[in-house]
Amino acid sequence: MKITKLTTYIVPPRWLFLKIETDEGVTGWGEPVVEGRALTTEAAVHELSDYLIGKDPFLIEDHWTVLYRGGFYRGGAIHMSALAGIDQALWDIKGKALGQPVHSLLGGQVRDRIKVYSWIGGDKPSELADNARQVVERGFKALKMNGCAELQIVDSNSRLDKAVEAIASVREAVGPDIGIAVDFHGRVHKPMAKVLARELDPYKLMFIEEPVLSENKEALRDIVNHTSTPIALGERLYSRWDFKSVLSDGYVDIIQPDLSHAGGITECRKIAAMAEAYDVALAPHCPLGPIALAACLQVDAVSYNAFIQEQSLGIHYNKSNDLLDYITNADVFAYADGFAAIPQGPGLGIEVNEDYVVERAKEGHRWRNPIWRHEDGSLAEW
Ligand SMILES: O=C(O)[C@@H](O)[C@H](O)[C@H](O)CO
Ligand SMILES: [Mg+2]
Repeated sequence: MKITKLTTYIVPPRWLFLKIETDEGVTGWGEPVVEGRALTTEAAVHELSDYLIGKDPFLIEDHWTVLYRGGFYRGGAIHMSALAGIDQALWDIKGKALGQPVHSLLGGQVRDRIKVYSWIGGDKPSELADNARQVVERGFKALKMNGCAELQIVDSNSRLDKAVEAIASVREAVGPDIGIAVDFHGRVHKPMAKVLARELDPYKLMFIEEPVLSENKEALRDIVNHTSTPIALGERLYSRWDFKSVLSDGYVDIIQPDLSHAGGITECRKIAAMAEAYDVALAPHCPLGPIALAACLQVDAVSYNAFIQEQSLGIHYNKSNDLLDYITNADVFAYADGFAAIPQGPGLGIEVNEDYVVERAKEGHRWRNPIWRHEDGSLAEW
């Protein structure tokens, strides 16, 4: 079998899909995207495709190695996301050609289902509490919320109190048994992160995510001295090499590699295995589309340390069910009792609705994240 063609589709709300075709009619799908940089990632995919045309799609490990090491310059969000989408599509092809789900080719599933969490939004504590209750009524056992609006590097007690109040109202609304994750989104700096983390201890959070930016990860040494809440990060780390000091430093309890950012299934499987050796849990990041989610579930299936999966069905980014519109077997993502089943179809286990993809690609998107400012006019991290 030979790879014949790579086609990309920029589709709403903010995604990029990739189709890889072969001379035997087997087609694979991947989702190589960086949120807000879809066009740049698309260009990188096409640059990498020069090597792939005419190659045997089954040699995934060798292609990954060539596309990673063979270009001399390597790593970072764009390159590793382009490579991630290609890798997902190659696994999809291999699974479909062999009539096996990807997790079967990776050694076989170690779990039947994986817990999922839903995002909640809201400006006021009462809105957040209402939204949290709704999510629990829909069967979710865990949720994630943003931790705080624009906190400046050193900020006021009243703004810190507001952040704590919002989280307190969600805990009160859902009771003690629902997992609450709080995403600081890297928008809190070390001087406030340690104070806020300590203040949040009584609410027994499932985890605090990106308490500081991954590039300031040495600050975690201080933060973990102020809290017993598990610390999660990793959505902005892109390879084994990016994760190795996070693991050896020992301050992080949960890693969140993104299957569409960190080199795909091949690389995230290895990152998960590295984490397992440090007794660190896996919670793949996925505020993306159906192909990325399907890829996550394949890795969750075979990674002993996976415990929860992010997913963007019906949350703030895609108000309608955009994610399900792109596939014809939407039931593959049906959640029951707060868990998603492991897909059992061949390849990634999803059937992409190609006509719909082509139609929506005519519209495309130019999604950009918002730009926020502090009250003094300086930029606030989103
Ligand atoms: O954990 C999350 O899902 C968020 O931090 C998103 O990754 C971020 O808003 C960029 O898409
Ligand atoms: Mg996050």
